[in-house]
Amino acid sequence: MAPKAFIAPSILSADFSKLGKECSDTIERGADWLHIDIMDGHFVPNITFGHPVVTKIRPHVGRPKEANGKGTFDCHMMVSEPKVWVKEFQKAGCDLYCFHYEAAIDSTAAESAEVKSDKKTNPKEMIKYIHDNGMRAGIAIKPGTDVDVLYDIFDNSNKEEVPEMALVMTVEPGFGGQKFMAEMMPKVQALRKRYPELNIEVDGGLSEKTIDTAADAGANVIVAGSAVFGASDPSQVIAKLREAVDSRR
Ligand SMILES: O=C(CO)[C@@H](O)[C@H](O)COP(=O)(O)O
Repeated sequence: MAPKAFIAPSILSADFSKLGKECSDTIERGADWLHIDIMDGHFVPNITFGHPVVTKIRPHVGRPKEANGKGTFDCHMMVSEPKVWVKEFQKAGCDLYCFHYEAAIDSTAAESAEVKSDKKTNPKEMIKYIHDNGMRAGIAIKPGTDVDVLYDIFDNSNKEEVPEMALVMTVEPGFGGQKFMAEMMPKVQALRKRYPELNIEVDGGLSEKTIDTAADAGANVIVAGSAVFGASDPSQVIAKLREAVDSRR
């Protein structure tokens, strides 16, 4: 059976002037996780915030009691050097560190005394490094990246190098409020067929209008920014997103 729904509102669409309260309210309104978009202005043409802000919002949301539990901080690292930030995000309270495949294969991580990274990283090394630092790992692919690059990563028999989640971007990363790309659904279908129990996240343009398409394809981790934070009744939107996924199990 496909895994249950996890609804992860993207705080990119929250009111940043009262971010702590926005986070705690969203969990109280029924969200499972918070999706925290980290953008460096290099991997994507936008900047959000870094680990100091995550540190500040962590006390507003209780730590999850189990893996994937309520209050999970799902940090989506839209950054060119994902390895550099692993330790800082773990200290800040991140539970699930999701990096981009495209960044891990290109990255020339800056040498730093703390990270002692090689100049180049790669997805398997990144995943192990995230696990070694006490977090679960996710791997994200942009719309232009073929899904089959992930097979080698998820088929690996060395569990330390296998991530706990795949994120299929359904918009070009960088901004909230974009149109859902239904043409990404074959990627989700292919992943669900091959990995029935995998947490498969979709991100970008998810709403009450597009959730059926994503749920039919097999997505179970649903990121929604503007649809939740722009709603007059966010609880109702969260409940509808959940129902769409769980009714297909
Ligand atoms: O990662 C991103 C954008 O790069 C997303 O998490 C967006 O923040 C989703 O926003 P909506 O499309 O749901 O408004």
